[in-house]
Amino acid sequence: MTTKQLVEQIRTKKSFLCIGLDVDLNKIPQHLLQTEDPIFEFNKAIIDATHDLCVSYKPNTAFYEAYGIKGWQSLEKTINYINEKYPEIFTIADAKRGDIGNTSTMYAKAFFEDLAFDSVTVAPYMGKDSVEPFLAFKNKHTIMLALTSNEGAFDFQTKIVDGEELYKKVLQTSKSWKHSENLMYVCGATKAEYFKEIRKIVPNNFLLVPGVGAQGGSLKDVCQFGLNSQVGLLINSSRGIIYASNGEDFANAARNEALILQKEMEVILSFN
Ligand SMILES: O=C(O)c1cc(=O)[nH]c(=O)n1[C@@H]1O[C@H](COP(=O)(O)O)[C@@H](O)[C@H]1O
Repeated sequence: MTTKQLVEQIRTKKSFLCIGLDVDLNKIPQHLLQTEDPIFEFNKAIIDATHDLCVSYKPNTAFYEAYGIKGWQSLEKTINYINEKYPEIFTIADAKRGDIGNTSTMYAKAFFEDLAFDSVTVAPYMGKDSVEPFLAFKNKHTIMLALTSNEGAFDFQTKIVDGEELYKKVLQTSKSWKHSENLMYVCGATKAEYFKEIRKIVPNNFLLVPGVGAQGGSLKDVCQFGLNSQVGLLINSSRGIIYASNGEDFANAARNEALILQKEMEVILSFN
């Protein structure tokens, strides 16, 4: 999917919501456990109930890998279902990969070709030659960790390196990489006070912003400096939406939570 198509979808749906499909068998409604593929059945119901309110789904692969080959098959069925039934949706494989070049190419093939995701998350720690293999894929997007939502972000990301905070160096340096136009960045909603500085370095790129909902980040605070002329934000919430209820009404309850965020976004977009 091109960035232009993503922006068009955001404008049409009046939403820049990304719903995280982080499926934990201990948290989903018990009646689904009797089905052949509880993870897929759960995702299918959530997707059918929310696809008009969000522009993106982000399965975190950990929640599938934890269930072995069956989990991987559920992930494959989920991405195929979205691509076939709702092809306008921007899909994110949250896998946080990155390795030496030839290995990164294989990771990229896994998520862009075998599983036809639009994007994948990567870690910047191994540098340019670990990320460029992902960037080489046309109309695919590589979402690199910049300033993460967790407490441990302060262990390294805000430390001063060569006179500036490391996350700023990551943002600045990555702009010189081949096909850097295919880069998006992860910036946590719990770090809203940093968005002004982030936007000075990357005014045009999309930012994937997790941390709204269960982690306590504020949509409004992020939007104050995070928005750009193309909207430029994908706000993710996972647990806050998909586990709104663990009863028979779970899909409807998820829809209600998604609707609350979408309505807030509609108001914000009406001023931008
Ligand atoms: O890359 C991510 O998506 C990510 C980066 C980050 O800094 N913080 C973060 O929470 N995430 C992911 O975003 C999702 C957040 O889930 P909730 O806290 O349940 O909304 C999880 O899949 C996390 O792994």
